[in-house]
Amino acid sequence: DFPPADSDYHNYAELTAAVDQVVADHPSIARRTSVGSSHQGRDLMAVKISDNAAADEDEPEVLFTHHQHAREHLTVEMAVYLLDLLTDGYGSDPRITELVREREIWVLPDLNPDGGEYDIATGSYRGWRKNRQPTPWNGAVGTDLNRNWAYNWGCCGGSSGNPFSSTYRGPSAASAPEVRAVSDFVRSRVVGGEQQITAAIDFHTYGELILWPYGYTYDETAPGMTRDDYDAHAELGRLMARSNGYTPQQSSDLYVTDGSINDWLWGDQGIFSYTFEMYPAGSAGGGFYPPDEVITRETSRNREAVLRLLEYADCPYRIIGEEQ
Ligand SMILES: NS(=O)(=O)N[C@@H](CCC(=O)O)C(=O)O
Ligand SMILES: [Ca+2]
Ligand SMILES: [Ca+2]
Ligand SMILES: [Zn+2]
Repeated sequence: DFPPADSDYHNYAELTAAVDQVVADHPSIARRTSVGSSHQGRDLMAVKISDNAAADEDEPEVLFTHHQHAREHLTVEMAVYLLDLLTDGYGSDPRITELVREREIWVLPDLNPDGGEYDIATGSYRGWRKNRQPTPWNGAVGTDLNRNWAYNWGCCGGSSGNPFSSTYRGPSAASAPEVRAVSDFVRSRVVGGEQQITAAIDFHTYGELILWPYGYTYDETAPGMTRDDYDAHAELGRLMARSNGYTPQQSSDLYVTDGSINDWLWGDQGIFSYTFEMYPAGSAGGGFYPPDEVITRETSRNREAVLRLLEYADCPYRIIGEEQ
């Protein structure tokens, strides 16, 4: 479990209980489903928030994913915050009520439960990043989930082929069961030939950044990314950054990555996608392990950014005045 000083962080059992409590408290607008299992068999939860949540209504869908990287525990708290914000706000906050009515919101609070539990298993942090899938023949453990997505996988020096590396891309694209499960879920949201999810945020720590694709190239435009696509991503990213004080930039401005969720969501599924690197900006704030005293401040810091993404989700191009 977490060190006693950080007991406000949710371990996997506590997260599961928190999810079940939200659903129990708000049965008409929140539903818990599963997108599959982790390598070690933990449930990969998906919480749907919308009016008439049991029905698939013709409303823009928005995806929030959390905890691809094991040591980035603040992102799980971000998911818990979002679940509370959207359910408690329904019926009390007019803006949130309208968004819950007019959108179908998917919160996947923990994409790497095995890695997260491993990181805290001894009661002190291990600095773990990857999942817990072994490479059988050499004893190495772990695939970096955010290098395993099936878009330009391993194309461009933005990941490692060394199973012992912290950015090991895995033996093949979507070889990690967690990536496979979430990819299959996203593909399942194609209804009548149209992807119902229009926008997404994948939460990480740390750096206080808002990143948009592509990560595999330094070029702003590339196959599948027109000038309008790029400008819409950038303008919406900048709009969100004005609300939380993060630095907005193309993913590759940080460093080149290949096989990232961002590139797959946009490149393969046409979903406007962002990575949020949460608090702190630099290692002075505790790096990957900020004290639990910052949880409330640093999760609520993203309230406005999330609401802005939800508002533009019916037509993200509106941010640049394009109808498309
Ligand atoms: N959260 S993190 O690992 O420090 N940074 C992310 C950045 C993601 C990206 O550039 O798309 C990563 O390297 O996967
Ligand atoms: Ca609905
Ligand atoms: Ca729908
Ligand atoms: Zn990360």
